[in-house]
Amino acid sequence: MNVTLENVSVRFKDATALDQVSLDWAPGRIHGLLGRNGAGKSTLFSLIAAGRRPTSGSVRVDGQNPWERGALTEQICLVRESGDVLVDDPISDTLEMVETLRPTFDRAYADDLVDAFGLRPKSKVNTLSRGQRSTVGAIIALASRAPLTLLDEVHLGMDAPTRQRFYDELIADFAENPRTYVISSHLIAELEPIIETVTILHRGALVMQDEADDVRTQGLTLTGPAATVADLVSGLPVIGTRDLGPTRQVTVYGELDAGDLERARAAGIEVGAVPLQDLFIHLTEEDPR
Ligand SMILES: Nc1ncnc2c1ncn2[C@@H]1O[C@H](COP(=O)(O)OP(=O)(O)OP(=O)(O)O)[C@@H](O)[C@H]1O
Repeated sequence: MNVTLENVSVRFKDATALDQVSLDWAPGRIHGLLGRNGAGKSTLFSLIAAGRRPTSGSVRVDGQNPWERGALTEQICLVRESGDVLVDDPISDTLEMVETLRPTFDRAYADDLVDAFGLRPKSKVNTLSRGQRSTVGAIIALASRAPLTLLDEVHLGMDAPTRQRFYDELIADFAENPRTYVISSHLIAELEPIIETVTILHRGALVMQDEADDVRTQGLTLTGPAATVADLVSGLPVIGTRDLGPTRQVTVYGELDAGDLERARAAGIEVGAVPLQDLFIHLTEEDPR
Protein backbone atom coordinates (compact mmCIF):
# COMPACT_ATOMS: atom_id res chain seq x y z
CA MET A 1 0.00 0.00 0.00
CA ASN A 2 1.17 3.45 -0.84
CA VAL A 3 1.19 6.20 1.82
CA THR A 4 1.21 9.87 0.85
CA LEU A 5 1.15 12.93 3.08
CA GLU A 6 0.80 16.44 1.75
CA ASN A 7 1.47 19.47 3.94
CA VAL A 8 0.25 17.65 7.02
CA SER A 9 0.22 19.50 10.33
CA VAL A 10 -1.04 18.34 13.70
CA ARG A 11 -1.32 21.01 16.35
CA PHE A 12 -2.17 20.52 19.99
CA LYS A 13 -2.87 23.33 22.42
CA ASP A 14 0.75 23.52 23.58
CA ALA A 15 2.62 21.68 20.85
CA THR A 16 2.95 21.31 17.11
CA ALA A 17 3.47 17.57 16.69
CA LEU A 18 3.76 17.71 12.87
CA ASP A 19 4.53 20.78 10.83
CA GLN A 20 3.77 20.81 7.07
CA VAL A 21 5.01 17.27 6.49
CA SER A 22 4.91 15.93 2.92
CA LEU A 23 6.18 12.43 2.18
CA ASP A 24 5.62 9.39 0.03
CA TRP A 25 6.14 5.76 1.07
CA ALA A 26 6.07 3.41 -1.92
CA PRO A 27 4.30 0.06 -1.67
CA GLY A 28 6.09 -3.24 -1.03
CA ARG A 29 9.09 -1.76 0.71
CA ILE A 30 10.47 -1.46 4.24
CA HIS A 31 10.64 2.17 5.32
CA GLY A 32 12.44 3.45 8.41
CA LEU A 33 11.01 6.38 10.39
CA LEU A 34 13.54 8.00 12.70
CA GLY A 35 13.26 10.89 15.10
CA ARG A 36 14.21 11.87 18.62
CA ASN A 37 11.76 11.76 21.51
CA GLY A 38 8.76 13.91 20.73
CA ALA A 39 9.67 14.28 17.03
CA GLY A 40 6.15 13.30 15.93
CA LYS A 41 6.57 9.64 14.90
CA SER A 42 3.65 8.22 16.92
CA THR A 43 1.43 11.09 15.82
CA LEU A 44 2.27 10.33 12.21
CA PHE A 45 1.45 6.64 12.67
CA SER A 46 -1.89 7.42 14.30
CA LEU A 47 -2.86 9.62 11.33
CA ILE A 48 -2.19 6.77 8.91
CA ALA A 49 -4.01 4.21 11.07
CA ALA A 50 -7.04 6.54 11.32
CA GLY A 51 -6.53 7.14 15.05
CA ARG A 52 -6.47 10.89 14.57
CA ARG A 53 -7.17 13.53 11.91
CA PRO A 54 -4.63 16.13 10.84
CA THR A 55 -5.22 19.77 11.74
CA SER A 56 -4.48 20.52 8.09
CA GLY A 57 -3.15 18.74 5.02
CA SER A 58 -3.99 15.42 3.42
CA VAL A 59 -3.21 11.82 4.43
CA ARG A 60 -3.80 9.16 1.79
CA VAL A 61 -3.36 5.39 1.83
CA ASP A 62 -3.62 4.00 -1.69
CA GLY A 63 -5.18 7.33 -2.63
CA GLN A 64 -7.89 7.15 0.03
CA ASN A 65 -8.40 9.04 3.24
CA PRO A 66 -8.10 6.41 6.03
CA TRP A 67 -10.31 8.51 8.32
CA GLU A 68 -13.17 8.33 5.83
CA ARG A 69 -12.64 4.78 4.57
CA GLY A 70 -13.28 2.46 7.52
CA ALA A 71 -12.66 -0.62 5.33
CA LEU A 72 -9.04 0.50 4.89
CA THR A 73 -8.23 0.02 8.56
CA GLU A 74 -8.55 -3.77 8.20
CA GLN A 75 -5.60 -3.50 5.85
CA ILE A 76 -3.48 -1.43 8.23
CA CYS A 77 -1.84 -2.94 11.30
CA LEU A 78 -0.30 -0.52 13.82
CA VAL A 79 1.57 -2.09 16.72
CA ARG A 80 3.12 0.02 19.46
CA GLU A 81 5.85 -0.83 21.96
CA SER A 82 3.28 -0.58 24.74
CA GLY A 83 1.62 -3.54 22.99
CA ASP A 84 -1.96 -3.13 21.87
CA VAL A 85 -2.78 -6.51 23.31
CA LEU A 86 -5.40 -7.61 25.80
CA VAL A 87 -3.97 -7.62 29.30
CA ASP A 88 -6.05 -10.27 31.08
CA ASP A 89 -6.26 -12.99 28.46
CA PRO A 90 -3.94 -15.83 27.50
CA ILE A 91 -1.80 -15.28 24.41
CA SER A 92 -3.88 -17.83 22.48
CA ASP A 93 -7.13 -15.92 23.22
CA THR A 94 -5.48 -12.67 22.19
CA LEU A 95 -4.45 -14.22 18.88
CA GLU A 96 -7.96 -15.59 18.42
CA MET A 97 -9.41 -12.13 18.89
CA VAL A 98 -6.96 -10.61 16.38
CA GLU A 99 -7.85 -13.40 13.93
CA THR A 100 -11.53 -12.40 14.00
CA LEU A 101 -10.64 -8.75 13.35
CA ARG A 102 -8.07 -9.20 10.61
CA PRO A 103 -8.93 -11.03 7.41
CA THR A 104 -5.27 -11.41 6.44
CA PHE A 105 -4.14 -12.80 9.84
CA ASP A 106 -2.27 -16.12 9.53
CA ARG A 107 -3.07 -17.97 12.75
CA ALA A 108 -0.88 -20.99 12.03
CA TYR A 109 2.10 -18.68 11.46
CA ALA A 110 1.30 -16.81 14.69
CA ASP A 111 1.25 -20.10 16.64
CA ASP A 112 4.59 -21.08 15.10
CA LEU A 113 6.03 -17.72 16.13
CA VAL A 114 4.78 -18.07 19.71
CA ASP A 115 6.68 -21.33 19.86
CA ALA A 116 9.76 -19.97 18.07
CA PHE A 117 9.99 -17.01 20.50
CA GLY A 118 9.76 -19.38 23.48
CA LEU A 119 6.36 -18.17 24.71
CA ARG A 120 3.58 -20.37 26.03
CA PRO A 121 0.14 -19.96 24.45
CA LYS A 122 -1.61 -20.31 27.81
CA SER A 123 0.42 -17.54 29.50
CA LYS A 124 -1.73 -14.57 30.38
CA VAL A 125 -0.50 -11.42 28.71
CA ASN A 126 -0.56 -9.46 31.98
CA THR A 127 1.90 -11.93 33.55
CA LEU A 128 4.46 -11.44 30.79
CA SER A 129 7.57 -9.30 31.10
CA ARG A 130 7.77 -6.04 29.15
CA GLY A 131 9.95 -7.65 26.49
CA GLN A 132 7.65 -10.65 26.19
CA ARG A 133 4.64 -8.36 25.75
CA SER A 134 6.55 -6.54 23.01
CA THR A 135 7.18 -9.94 21.44
CA VAL A 136 3.45 -10.71 21.41
CA GLY A 137 2.92 -7.36 19.65
CA ALA A 138 5.62 -8.23 17.13
CA ILE A 139 4.05 -11.65 16.51
CA ILE A 140 0.69 -9.97 15.85
CA ALA A 141 2.36 -7.56 13.42
CA LEU A 142 4.18 -10.31 11.53
CA ALA A 143 1.22 -12.71 11.38
CA SER A 144 -1.24 -9.93 10.51
CA ARG A 145 0.22 -9.97 6.98
CA ALA A 146 -1.46 -6.56 6.77
CA PRO A 147 -0.70 -4.86 3.43
CA LEU A 148 0.43 -1.85 5.50
CA THR A 149 2.20 -2.72 8.75
CA LEU A 150 3.33 0.08 11.06
CA LEU A 151 5.73 -0.78 13.88
CA ASP A 152 6.09 1.98 16.46
CA GLU A 153 9.21 1.03 18.44
CA VAL A 154 7.65 -2.39 18.85
CA HIS A 155 10.93 -4.17 19.53
CA LEU A 156 12.27 -1.73 22.12
CA GLY A 157 11.54 -3.90 25.15
CA MET A 158 13.03 -7.06 23.67
CA ASP A 159 16.50 -8.28 24.57
CA ALA A 160 19.17 -8.36 21.86
CA PRO A 161 18.80 -12.05 20.82
CA THR A 162 15.01 -11.69 20.63
CA ARG A 163 15.34 -8.55 18.53
CA GLN A 164 17.73 -10.32 16.17
CA ARG A 165 15.29 -13.20 15.81
CA PHE A 166 12.52 -10.68 15.12
CA TYR A 167 14.56 -8.91 12.40
CA ASP A 168 15.46 -12.26 10.82
CA GLU A 169 11.82 -13.35 10.88
CA LEU A 170 10.66 -10.05 9.41
CA ILE A 171 13.13 -10.27 6.52
CA ALA A 172 12.32 -13.93 5.82
CA ASP A 173 8.57 -13.35 5.89
CA PHE A 174 8.86 -10.16 3.84
CA ALA A 175 10.68 -12.08 1.10
CA GLU A 176 7.76 -14.51 0.84
CA ASN A 177 4.92 -12.11 1.56
CA PRO A 178 5.93 -8.63 0.40
CA ARG A 179 3.97 -5.76 1.94
CA THR A 180 4.60 -2.21 3.05
CA TYR A 181 6.33 -1.77 6.39
CA VAL A 182 7.07 1.46 8.21
CA ILE A 183 9.28 0.88 11.24
CA SER A 184 10.21 3.47 13.83
CA SER A 185 13.05 2.83 16.23
CA HIS A 186 15.73 4.48 18.28
CA LEU A 187 18.01 1.50 17.65
CA ILE A 188 19.27 2.96 14.41
CA ALA A 189 22.34 0.79 13.90
CA GLU A 190 20.15 -2.33 14.18
CA LEU A 191 17.52 -0.96 11.83
CA GLU A 192 20.02 0.15 9.19
CA PRO A 193 20.49 -3.23 7.46
CA ILE A 194 16.72 -3.77 7.21
CA ILE A 195 15.29 -0.52 5.91
CA GLU A 196 15.21 0.48 2.25
CA THR A 197 14.34 4.13 2.77
CA VAL A 198 15.07 6.57 5.59
CA THR A 199 12.66 9.24 6.79
CA ILE A 200 13.81 11.56 9.57
CA LEU A 201 11.50 13.83 11.54
CA HIS A 202 12.85 16.56 13.78
CA ARG A 203 10.58 18.64 15.98
CA GLY A 204 7.61 17.76 13.77
CA ALA A 205 9.32 18.68 10.49
CA LEU A 206 10.65 16.36 7.81
CA VAL A 207 14.43 16.70 7.57
CA MET A 208 15.13 13.75 5.27
CA GLN A 209 13.39 11.26 3.06
CA ASP A 210 15.76 9.27 0.93
CA GLU A 211 16.79 5.84 -0.29
CA ALA A 212 18.95 4.15 2.36
CA ASP A 213 21.64 3.48 -0.25
CA ASP A 214 21.79 7.17 -1.15
CA VAL A 215 21.93 8.19 2.50
CA ARG A 216 25.07 6.11 2.89
CA THR A 217 26.81 8.25 0.28
CA GLN A 218 26.04 11.55 2.05
CA GLY A 219 29.22 11.21 4.02
CA LEU A 220 32.06 8.80 4.65
CA THR A 221 34.19 7.36 7.38
CA LEU A 222 37.95 7.48 7.48
CA THR A 223 39.67 4.91 9.68
CA GLY A 224 43.37 4.72 10.45
CA PRO A 225 46.13 6.02 12.74
CA ALA A 226 44.68 8.85 14.85
CA ALA A 227 47.23 11.52 13.87
CA THR A 228 46.95 10.79 10.12
CA VAL A 229 43.15 10.83 10.22
CA ALA A 230 43.11 14.04 12.29
CA ASP A 231 45.37 15.71 9.76
CA LEU A 232 43.22 14.61 6.82
CA VAL A 233 39.92 15.83 8.22
CA SER A 234 41.08 19.16 9.56
CA GLY A 235 38.73 21.79 8.14
CA LEU A 236 36.13 19.23 7.05
CA PRO A 237 32.65 18.87 8.64
CA VAL A 238 33.21 16.05 11.13
CA ILE A 239 30.02 14.58 12.59
CA GLY A 240 31.40 11.66 14.58
CA THR A 241 34.68 10.45 16.07
CA ARG A 242 35.49 7.08 17.63
CA ASP A 243 38.86 6.10 19.05
CA LEU A 244 39.94 2.52 19.48
CA GLY A 245 43.44 2.59 20.96
CA PRO A 246 45.71 4.22 18.37
CA THR A 247 43.07 3.89 15.63
CA ARG A 248 40.57 6.65 14.96
CA GLN A 249 37.39 6.52 12.90
CA VAL A 250 36.00 9.86 11.81
CA THR A 251 32.69 10.42 10.04
CA VAL A 252 32.68 13.33 7.61
CA TYR A 253 29.46 14.88 6.30
CA GLY A 254 29.47 15.58 2.56
CA GLU A 255 31.94 14.52 -0.07
CA LEU A 256 35.71 14.49 0.01
CA ASP A 257 37.36 15.99 -3.04
CA ALA A 258 39.30 13.62 -5.26
CA GLY A 259 42.67 14.92 -4.01
CA ASP A 260 41.81 14.34 -0.34
CA LEU A 261 40.46 10.91 -1.16
CA GLU A 262 43.64 9.99 -2.95
CA ARG A 263 45.77 11.30 -0.08
CA ALA A 264 43.68 9.25 2.37
CA ARG A 265 44.06 6.05 0.40
CA ALA A 266 47.78 6.66 -0.16
CA ALA A 267 48.20 7.04 3.61
CA GLY A 268 46.54 3.64 4.12
CA ILE A 269 43.33 5.11 5.50
CA GLU A 270 40.25 2.95 5.12
CA VAL A 271 37.34 4.81 3.52
CA GLY A 272 33.82 3.56 4.31
CA ALA A 273 30.13 4.47 4.15
CA VAL A 274 28.58 6.86 6.67
CA PRO A 275 26.83 5.18 9.61
CA LEU A 276 23.17 6.20 9.61
CA GLN A 277 23.38 6.82 13.34
CA ASP A 278 26.03 9.55 12.89
CA LEU A 279 23.98 11.20 10.17
CA PHE A 280 20.86 11.05 12.31
CA ILE A 281 22.59 12.66 15.29
CA HIS A 282 23.99 15.38 13.05
CA LEU A 283 20.65 16.17 11.40
CA THR A 284 18.74 16.23 14.67
CA GLU A 285 21.18 18.24 16.74
CA GLU A 286 19.51 21.20 18.35
CA ASP A 287 21.85 23.50 16.45
CA PRO A 288 22.79 21.65 13.27
CA ARG A 289 25.71 22.88 11.29
N1 LIG B 1 -2.53 14.10 22.78
C1 LIG B 1 -1.59 15.02 22.83
N2 LIG B 1 -1.82 16.23 23.42
C2 LIG B 1 -0.86 17.17 23.44
N3 LIG B 1 0.38 17.02 22.92
C3 LIG B 1 0.66 15.85 22.33
C4 LIG B 1 -0.30 14.78 22.25
N4 LIG B 1 0.26 13.75 21.58
C5 LIG B 1 1.53 14.14 21.28
N5 LIG B 1 1.76 15.39 21.72
C6 LIG B 1 3.01 16.15 21.54
O1 LIG B 1 3.36 16.09 20.18
C7 LIG B 1 4.77 15.94 20.04
C8 LIG B 1 5.06 14.68 19.22
O2 LIG B 1 4.74 13.52 20.00
P1 LIG B 1 4.87 12.04 19.43
O3 LIG B 1 4.36 11.11 20.50
O4 LIG B 1 4.25 11.95 18.10
O5 LIG B 1 6.46 11.89 19.30
P2 LIG B 1 7.38 10.59 19.05
O6 LIG B 1 8.32 10.96 17.95
O7 LIG B 1 6.54 9.38 18.86
O8 LIG B 1 8.19 10.49 20.42
P3 LIG B 1 8.86 9.25 21.20
O9 LIG B 1 10.04 8.78 20.38
O10 LIG B 1 9.31 9.86 22.48
O11 LIG B 1 7.80 8.20 21.36
C9 LIG B 1 5.34 15.93 21.43
O12 LIG B 1 5.76 17.25 21.73
C10 LIG B 1 4.18 15.55 22.30
O13 LIG B 1 4.29 16.12 23.58
